[in-house]
Amino acid sequence: MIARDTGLPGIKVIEPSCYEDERGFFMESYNRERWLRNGIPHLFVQDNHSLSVMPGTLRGMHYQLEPHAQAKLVRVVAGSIFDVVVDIRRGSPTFGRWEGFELSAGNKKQLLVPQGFAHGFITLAANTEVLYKVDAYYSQPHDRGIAWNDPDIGIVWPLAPSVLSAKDAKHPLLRNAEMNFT
Ligand SMILES: Cc1cn([C@H]2C[C@H](O)[C@@H](COP(=O)(O)OP(=O)(O)O[C@H]3O[C@H](C)C(=O)[C@H](O)[C@H]3O)O2)c(=O)[nH]c1=O
Repeated sequence: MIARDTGLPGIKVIEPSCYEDERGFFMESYNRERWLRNGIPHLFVQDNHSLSVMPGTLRGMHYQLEPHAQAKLVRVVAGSIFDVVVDIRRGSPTFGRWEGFELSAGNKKQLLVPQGFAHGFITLAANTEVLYKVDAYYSQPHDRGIAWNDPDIGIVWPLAPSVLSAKDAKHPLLRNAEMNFT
């Protein structure tokens, strides 16, 4: 298992050890002790699973307000995504900065998204399934989002979204968003 830091402090890319043989492969997709040793001490309390049928499905950019902010450990088990994080901690030197990563069933990469980041993705293949662990329970009253196409953030998506929920089509710009992260 390899865990690498990225250009955004706190964001990590994890590559689990994968054991291939003539049958296929086996990997430990999560091991608390090993992930803890690699800087991921989070106590995850909920597993999420989404299927996006169409390529170009964009889900994001989401976060939950304190005290229900979530760290996320994201991976793809079918298809492929361009996964994006935005630092939304007003006190952060990288406030408003974004970074994107390709996660796929093929590369088996995982992304750790700490609390204080907005998270979203666009699918690069049909029937893409995303699994992710979160360290705080879903709280609809604390669920928030920022616009996927906020010009002040300037996310460069690899393709235009073909599918977007009504909710994701009307999130505010970062400068108008409600946030309470320090
Ligand atoms: C997130 C969530 C949603 N729901 C219910 C609420 C809605 O009735 C339905 C769909 O929710 P939503 O449209 O918010 O799902 P996504 O657009 O995939 O949202 C996710 O997309 C991006 C990529 C994220 O990082 C977030 O974890 C999450 O917000 O599932 C639940 O019951 N529990 C949950 O934890």
